Amino acid sequence: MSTESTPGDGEQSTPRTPAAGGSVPWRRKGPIELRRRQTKQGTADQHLLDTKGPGRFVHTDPWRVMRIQSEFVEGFGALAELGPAVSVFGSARTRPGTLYYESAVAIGRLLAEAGVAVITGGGPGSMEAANRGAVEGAGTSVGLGIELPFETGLNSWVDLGVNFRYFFARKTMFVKYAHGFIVLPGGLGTLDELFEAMVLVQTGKVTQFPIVLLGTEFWNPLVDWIRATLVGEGMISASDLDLISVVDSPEDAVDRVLAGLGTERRGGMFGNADVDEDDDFGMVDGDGEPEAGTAEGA
Ligand SMILES: C/C(=C\CNc1ncnc2c1ncn2[C@@H]1O[C@H](COP(=O)(O)O)[C@@H](O)[C@H]1O)CO
Repeated sequence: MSTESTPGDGEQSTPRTPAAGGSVPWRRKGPIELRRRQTKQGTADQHLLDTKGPGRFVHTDPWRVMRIQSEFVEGFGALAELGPAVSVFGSARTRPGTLYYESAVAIGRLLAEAGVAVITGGGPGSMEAANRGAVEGAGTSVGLGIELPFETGLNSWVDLGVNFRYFFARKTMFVKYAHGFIVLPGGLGTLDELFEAMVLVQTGKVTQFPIVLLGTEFWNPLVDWIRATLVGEGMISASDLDLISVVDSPEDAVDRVLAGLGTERRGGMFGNADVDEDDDFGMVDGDGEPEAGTAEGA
């Protein structure tokens, strides 16, 4: 994968000086701005995963563990008091005015109105749309950003943002702090997040975790393939298909995810007026310890 980006790609903009030329490889990382050959240093994930051989481990990987650890500590610290939340996934490429983008806005707003925080990947497209809906619904809008070679930064509708270098640390947060997933149409990133959640539920690492897909036309061919091939060839059980439901409207998506949590969209357990300060939302035992089998206790 290329580590290059060019000004004008929709990246963070920077003035083009005559000396910089028209279109040169370009990156910005905090106060540091890099051009041409300097951009080729790659991301932290690349350094960890892309380098083979023993030299890397002996000299630098032990130190990288400290950085990875700090991502978990900072993520846990930032999100610990979030309350009920749903993670919303979907394509980074959808545009305002399209069905999927506007559906994500509606989902974000409905969740916010139900008193449920919205967690996204903090990027553009359907992530931005869900964050936007959460803000419009006067709710909590969370973005878990990821350092990418083609960095886009957190979208402007994120109110609580955490930036990660490592995908695996970030993915832990999506599950640990959400009570369910809503998945809009998307590409590889969205499929990765969907299948990770399905495996965690299938293997009992998380319980009571509704996964709702929006868009029957988009998702049904995949569900049909899963039924025909994965169930058909005995790779999964027929009951594993019960892990997901597919709907067509934002209202149904939110109703379904909240129903899976034992609540309702309006006036339910998570509605602002009805929040019971002592309610642990099924996440801890009476002794305050994480319940076995929940994301907390996994
Ligand atoms: C591709 C573009 C920007 C990428 N920026 C992203 N920022 C944050 N999170 C991202 C980004 N790209 C993918 N993700 C994660 O994967 C899911 C979407 O990926 P998909 O392949 O588009 O389905 C999303 O839920 C994120 O968690 C500029 O166009």
